[in-house]
Amino acid sequence: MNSSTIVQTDISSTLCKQDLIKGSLYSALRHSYAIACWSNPESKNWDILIDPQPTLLAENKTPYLHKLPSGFLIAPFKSNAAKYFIQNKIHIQLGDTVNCSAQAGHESTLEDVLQTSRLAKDTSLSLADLLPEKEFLTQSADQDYINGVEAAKEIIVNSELQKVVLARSKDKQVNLANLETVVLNLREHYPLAYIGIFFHPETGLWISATPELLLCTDRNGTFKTVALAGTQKYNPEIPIRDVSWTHKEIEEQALVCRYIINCFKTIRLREYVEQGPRTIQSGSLLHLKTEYTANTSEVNMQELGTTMLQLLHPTSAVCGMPKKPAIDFIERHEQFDRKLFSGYSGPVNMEKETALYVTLRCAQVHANSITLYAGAGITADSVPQKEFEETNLKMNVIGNAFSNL
Ligand SMILES: C=C(O[C@H]1C=CC=C(C(=O)O)[C@@H]1O)C(=O)O
Repeated sequence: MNSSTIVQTDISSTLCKQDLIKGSLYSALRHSYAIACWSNPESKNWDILIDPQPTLLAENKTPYLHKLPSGFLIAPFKSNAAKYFIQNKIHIQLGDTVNCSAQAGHESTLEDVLQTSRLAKDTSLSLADLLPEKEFLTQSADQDYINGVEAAKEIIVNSELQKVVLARSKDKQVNLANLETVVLNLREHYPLAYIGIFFHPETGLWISATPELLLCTDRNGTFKTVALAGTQKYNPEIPIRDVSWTHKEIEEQALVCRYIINCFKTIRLREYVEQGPRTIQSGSLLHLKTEYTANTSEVNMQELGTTMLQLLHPTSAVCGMPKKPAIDFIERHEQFDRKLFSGYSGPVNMEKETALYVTLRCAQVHANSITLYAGAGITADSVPQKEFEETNLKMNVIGNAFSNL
């Protein structure tokens, strides 16, 4: 980080993860600063970025990843909607040691975060006081979703549409008193997921425990994306290698693979490695996953991340195939705005690495409630009631994290 001042190194003896997560969120929300706090898959470490003046990126353009400074990107489902960038102005790393840095001019903001974190155990510091209440609107009936699945199946049988991901949302009353514990428990229960909690004055506060990587590029120039789809409940009595999948689920995931391969074809990228599909576990759910990797130096495509971001989002795992009729169906049949759900978010150019995840298994957090979101891939073979139950299982990831404290 250029022109940064290392303000404090190894302060873990005085402040623990819980206090720093709560203190950072409280301090950022109190001042309407943007904040992102995340933990990568298979990691116990957390990173926190705070930016008092986050950048609004151009609405109709795909973010140019290579030109962005280091920070955290938030994009909604709608490709032409505003995207937000939280620059690395304050950085707190919660690992075996706790290190903090602030860019010149932001030292007092970091001081406020640390001071607030020291007070975090004080129960009067309530995040709920800093968030708006959400009015409880009449919730859409379960039957509305089932009718939507029936409508999708009919169109799939009678048109070029092969698959559409139909989503629903649901409000749930929660107590925010221990939000930092919710976040840390998600880390424990979903070791392979990316866990993120982020706030921007324009988007509000969101939490996600997603199993789906949209794309990443590492410091060695390796590009990676995945095709993740197909869902079933994990049964601890069946070893993962013995899990079987129905024709519908195999086809649903294969459509995501085909979508990614078509993106590679569009840019004439032939030298990629495909691994899978294999079954992966994400807490109480199982999915089918295929991984695609390419070496950007060998294929001489240093900007592959940006190019693929433009082509991939929204993938067939959250939208459908072909893309245009799937988007049209979603716009006509979903009775709510997806906002950040099934958009993407994640660190950009942090120590020369970028990792954007699809914002799934997520909720918007309000003062006393959360709005949960989930979708399911509908094909000609879908059973409407089963798809509805699948959205419930997906919503339970975040919903139960708040209930099971
Ligand atoms: C759309 C969601 O999941 C996607 C990712 C994995 C499996 C999916 C499925 O089986 O439908 C979805 O494509 C969601 O979690 O809301």
